[in-house]
Formats: sequence, C-alpha cells, structure tokens
Amino acid sequence: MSETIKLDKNKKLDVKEILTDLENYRPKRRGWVWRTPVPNYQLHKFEYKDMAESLKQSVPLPSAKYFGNIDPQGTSSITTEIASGRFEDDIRRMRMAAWHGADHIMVIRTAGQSHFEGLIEGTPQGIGGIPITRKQVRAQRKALDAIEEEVGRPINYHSYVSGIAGPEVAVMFAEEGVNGAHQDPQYNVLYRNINMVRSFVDACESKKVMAWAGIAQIDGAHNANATAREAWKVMPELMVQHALNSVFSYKVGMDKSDICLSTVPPTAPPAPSMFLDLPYAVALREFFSEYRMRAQQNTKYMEASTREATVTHVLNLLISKLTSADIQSTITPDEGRNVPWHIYNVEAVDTAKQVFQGLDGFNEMVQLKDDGPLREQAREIKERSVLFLEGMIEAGGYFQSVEDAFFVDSGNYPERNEDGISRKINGGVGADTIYKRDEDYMAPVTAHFGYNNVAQYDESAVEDPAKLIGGSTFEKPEKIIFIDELDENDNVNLRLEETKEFREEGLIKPEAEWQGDGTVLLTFMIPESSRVAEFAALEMGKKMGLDDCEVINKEVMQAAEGTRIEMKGRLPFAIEKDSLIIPEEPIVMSDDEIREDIKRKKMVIVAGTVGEDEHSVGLREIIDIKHGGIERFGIEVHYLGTSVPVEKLVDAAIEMNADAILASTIISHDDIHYKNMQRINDLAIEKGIREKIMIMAGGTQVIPEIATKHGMDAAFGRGTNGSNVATALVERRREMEEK
Ligand SMILES: Cc1ncc(COP(=O)(O)O)c(/C=N/CC[C@H](N)C(=O)O)c1O
Repeated sequence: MSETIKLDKNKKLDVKEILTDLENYRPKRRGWVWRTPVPNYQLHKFEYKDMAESLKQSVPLPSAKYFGNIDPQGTSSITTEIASGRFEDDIRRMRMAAWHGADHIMVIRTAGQSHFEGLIEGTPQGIGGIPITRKQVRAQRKALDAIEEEVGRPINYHSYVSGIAGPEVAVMFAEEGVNGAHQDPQYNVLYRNINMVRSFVDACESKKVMAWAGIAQIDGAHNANATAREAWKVMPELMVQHALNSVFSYKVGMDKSDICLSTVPPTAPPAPSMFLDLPYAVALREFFSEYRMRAQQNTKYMEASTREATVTHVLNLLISKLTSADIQSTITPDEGRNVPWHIYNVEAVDTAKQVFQGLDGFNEMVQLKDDGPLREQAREIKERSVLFLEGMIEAGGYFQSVEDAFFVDSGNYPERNEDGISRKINGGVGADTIYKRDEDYMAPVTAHFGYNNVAQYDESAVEDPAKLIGGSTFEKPEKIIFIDELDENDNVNLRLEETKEFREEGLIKPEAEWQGDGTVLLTFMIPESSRVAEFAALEMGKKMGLDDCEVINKEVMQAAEGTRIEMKGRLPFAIEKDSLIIPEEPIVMSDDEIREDIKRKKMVIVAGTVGEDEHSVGLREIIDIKHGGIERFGIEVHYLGTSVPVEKLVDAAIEMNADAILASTIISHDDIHYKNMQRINDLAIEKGIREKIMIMAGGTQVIPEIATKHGMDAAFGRGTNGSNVATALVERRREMEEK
C-alpha cells in the first residue's frame, strides 16, 4: 500500500508523485467524517459558541491579523466543487480550498457521463466536469490524504452516482473510499431522461452499496429549483422529492445520518428572498428532522456579477444559520460566467467561513418567531406538499405522475401551469432493460440488493455471499483490476508534458483554471455606454497585447456616464522565475540588538500623520509601547498628532535635533502620500538637514519601492510593526555613521 505523501506548505504539491504507484494505493478509510464541535471554544480573546476544531494549518481571513491570526471553523462541513476538466490541475486547487477551510471536495462529472453505459477508465480530459474514472478518483483521494494531513482535518471526497451506470459507479466509489455522492433516481428521470423503472431498480443497488461503504448521500431535489421557471413555486414538489428519495434510501438500508437533503433557498434579491425562502427552510427541517441538511447556495439567479452572487450567498448562509446546515455547499460566485476559477472557489469557501464566524452565537440572541407569516407560510408549504403526494397517489403512483408531468411544473401545487417535465414510463435511455431474476439467480457479492438466493450453494454464505468466491473486491481489494490508461492521445501524461515548463523550467504564467492558461482578469470603469464600453475594452485588451479577450461582465454605472467592465484575456508570454529581481525581505533585528544600539546612542524621533490626514491608529501602533511600538526600545518619540503640515514636521525635527522623521500617510488619493514624502525630503534639503536626518514613511497604501523614489530612506506598507521600523532606523543610522 503506498505511503501517505508528506506535504511541505512552502513546496508545491507534486502531481507526478501522486500518480506514482497508484495501482497499489488503498483508501485510508470509508465513510464520511463530520467536523468535531468544540463547545465554548476559547480562541484569541473570545469564547466561540458554534465552532468546530481548528485546523493545524490554514489561511485565515485577511483581517485575522487583528485577532491573533485565528481561523475559527464552523461546525458545518464546507463544500467546494472543483472540476475543471483536468483533474491533475484540480488537485492543486483542492489544496488551496482545503487551506481556506473546505473539507468537502465535490467533483462533478464530465458532460453526459450519466449516459455512459459503464465505467470509463484512464484519464481523459473532461468538458465542464471530470470524466470520473478509477485512476482519477484514486489520484485525487490519494492527494486529499496528503492534504488532510497537512491541514489537520479529514477531507470528504465526493462525486456522482446517478446515471445509467449508477450501480457500477457506486461499487467503484465503495472500492476507492469515496466519502460522499449524489444519488437520486428522480434526477435520472427528470433531468437525464433515463428510464424511470431502470433508474429506481438501479437506485436500490446503488444505495445498498453506498450504505455498505458509509457514503453520505446527497439527493437531487435542488435541480428542481434550478430548472423551474419560477423557483419559489416548486417548494411543495421539492418536499415531495426529498421525501421520496429519503424514505427510499432509508428502506434500502442507509442510515438517516448519511441521508442529506440537498436544499437551496429558491430565490434571490431583488425578490424578498428571506421572506420567501425562510419558511421553506423551516418547513423542510421540521418535516425531515431525522435527516441531514445539505444547504446549497442558490445558483439559479446567478449572473456574471461576482459581487451580486456573493451577497445572495450571504443571505443563503443566514438561512443556514437560522435553521441548520450539516453540510454548507458553496457555489463559486463566478459560476454565472466561467467554468469556476481557482480564486473563486477559494472566495466562496472564505465567504461561508467568514459568515459563520461572524454569526457565531447568533442563535443565542436571535430566534425565529413562533407565529406570524413565517409559521403560516411554513404550514402552507407543508400542506401543499402533502396535497402533491396525495395527487400522485391518486394519479397512480410515482411513475404515472411523472408521465402526467407532475414535476417541475411552475404552478405552486395544486395550481398547475401545465409546463412540467413529462417522461414516459417505458421511455428514455435504458428502457426495457430490466430483467426478472431467474429462480436460481444469485450473486456472490457483498452489499447486493434484494433476494440473493445463495443458500442453494451454501447456507453459511447467506449473510456473506462473497464467501462463495473467497471475498469480493470489497473484502479483497487486490481483486480490483486497475487500468492505467486506455487512450494514448487523451491522458494526464500528455497533458502534464504540455505544461511541464511551468513546473520544471521555472516559467510563470497566471492561471484561472488550468496550469499555464495565462488567463488574466481586468476590471475597467469606462466612461461610455455599455456597448461602446465593451468594444473599447476589447480594443484596449488587444493593444495591451492580450489574446482572446472576452468581456465577461458588464454593469451599468449610469447609461451614458459609464460602465463597469470585467474582461478576461490571455497573456501571450511567460515570466522566467530566475530573471525576477526580488528585493530581500527586510530582516527584523532582535529586540535586544535594537535596544543595545539605542543604549549605545540615544535616538530622537519626530512623528506625525502628515498633510490633511486624520488617521492616527497606524502610527500609534508603530510608536506606542503598549502595541509593541518603537518606544519599547528606548527610542524617544515626539508625536505631533494628525494633519501635521510638512513644514511643522521638519521644523520640529530641527528644533529637537531629531535623528529621524516618521511620517504616517494613509490617504493615497491622487498619490498625495508620495507627494508629501517628496515635500518632506525637499524641505529637509532646503533647510540643510537632509544629510543628517533619516526620513521614513508608512501607511496601508505605501509601496516601499515607490516611496524611496520620493526621497524616503525607508518606507513601510500594510502589516508593518514596531520591530520593522526600529530595525530600519538602527540599520540606516549605522549606514550614516559609516559614511
Ligand atoms: C442527484 C444528481 N446526480 C447527478 C448529478 C450530475 O450528474 P451528471 O453526471 O449527469 O451531470 C447531479 C447534478 N447536480 C448539480 C450539482 C450541484 N452543483 C450540487 O452541488 O448539487 C445531481 O444533482
């Protein structure tokens, strides 16, 4: 069995190492792992109410630096769907997402795989998803073994068991340690036009196998949201679809704790979405309190604006918080315009993480009203769904009601708009492919649904039919036939060869979804109407030398005054890493070394926020002893406050015979911060003190390399602290002393 690969956070994951010895890889475990809640969790200066165990390593939110760099993890599993078509490139994105808190990685299948009659092998490239094959599943599960070690939390790997080869896929997933899967025969019927009898018979087998492997199941009800003309009208039907798949799954043998209802808040602003969606979320959780909730963010009304999608997602997360979400599936905010990009998978995971962090303890302060429209609407949705179910029974059962187009009708049942999806009982892909088992039928395999009749060969094998063949692949994984590649023209090895230069030859290109794709995203505000702005942007992109420019989002600022344009394009060149001139990271001296130098020779500093700038916090943090500022080293600081004229700063330095001027500059409009730096420098020259005084500046928008071009001896940007500044002062003074 191949060893778990050890990842170093400062080293890229080596896909080739993942692909090595795959035939001997065995999954470490089966089944789903839920997060571990930690009641009253002390993190930094806070006590969290609704958090789970923290990660060993992670990328916290940008603002975590103000809170001891904590990265609290909510109790819901967080999903991100990563399936660019090249599984090998997706592995790196999985690592990025895991570091941001995703512990449920979903891989949607290549277009139409639901209609593939059997398993596919090797590693062909996919369209809009990944061709799910044994080798690709193994590679990604093996990679996730390493990634979960690195972040310090189990990661659930997930794909799809629906389709005409559902049972075969279920068996392969059970063999390969897949942890979660969509399985809902209604999906086959309604959205893939697979014969309904075949779908339900297959689902018995698929669910039986998934139950054996402890695979958490997600149903397909959310698809009705995405398909219905007016999504908020299908809520009764959604309840029925959940009921059908959940009870069916339970009856086949799945634990209710592994049956996850896939629920999506049906609407989005500008609709009054909380007023419409919250009652549905409440009704659902009341009806199905024994099952798991997999809350998925709304995609139906997602356009190309990532901002708009993110705000809708935050509202969806608020519903999850007010009700419940065992799994919170994030949807990338760019799904309305791209096959999702790395940065947006991570953004979506961060959005969910951030909202749950921000809403920690919320339910101890806010509760849902016990009366009024919330309860009335929830009741009505339940009543309509019961009517829907009764209507189905009256129509002659599930198959007949599908044929009668009960489902995805945009009428709020019992209202009907007669625009539902109808499927023929004897129609669709796989019709007439169900055969009655012969009298002497038996199957010497584990987790086989239905009467298996093995007693005819061996009474003692009734509970363990695979005993008749010395164990099936579930007991004897060495019986699995591992096929490496089948298509010599479409496989991961060829693709890796094409992108080798970006891994082994130190070439750098930006990438959005695939290694070396060169994709960049530009945001413009063009002071023209939408059409003019679009074509102006394309022209600008061309002149910038970008290939394949495409405007992927336009938002009107005002019809005539301007349009916000987002345009993607491709960089036609790569950068050689070795050719980059990267300035050394400023070293930070030890406290003792700084103190020694100040003791050796006193240092007096004049400091102030310069110009018309009232920001004081940053400079106070750099100066004040209680923030670990430079005073703690014994440096004498004369703080002149805020909005200090340049003249006053320089005059004070002369009066105090200061060794240094420290200028804080937060406002950067029209480069006023650099202009003030230049003025301080020039005035010091004019007053004849420039040679003997150090001048330094800092602020969140300051780029040190630019500041030094405006006369600064040193400059400090976002994230600087007292030790950085004190080190620069001591170093600069030593240089001046050596002159
Ligand atoms: C029950 C079920 N089976 C199969 C598939 C996919 O099946 P194909 O291989 O035919 O595309 C789906 C798809 N749902 C969309 C995923 C969504 N982004 C999600 O997060 O749920 C499904 O819901």
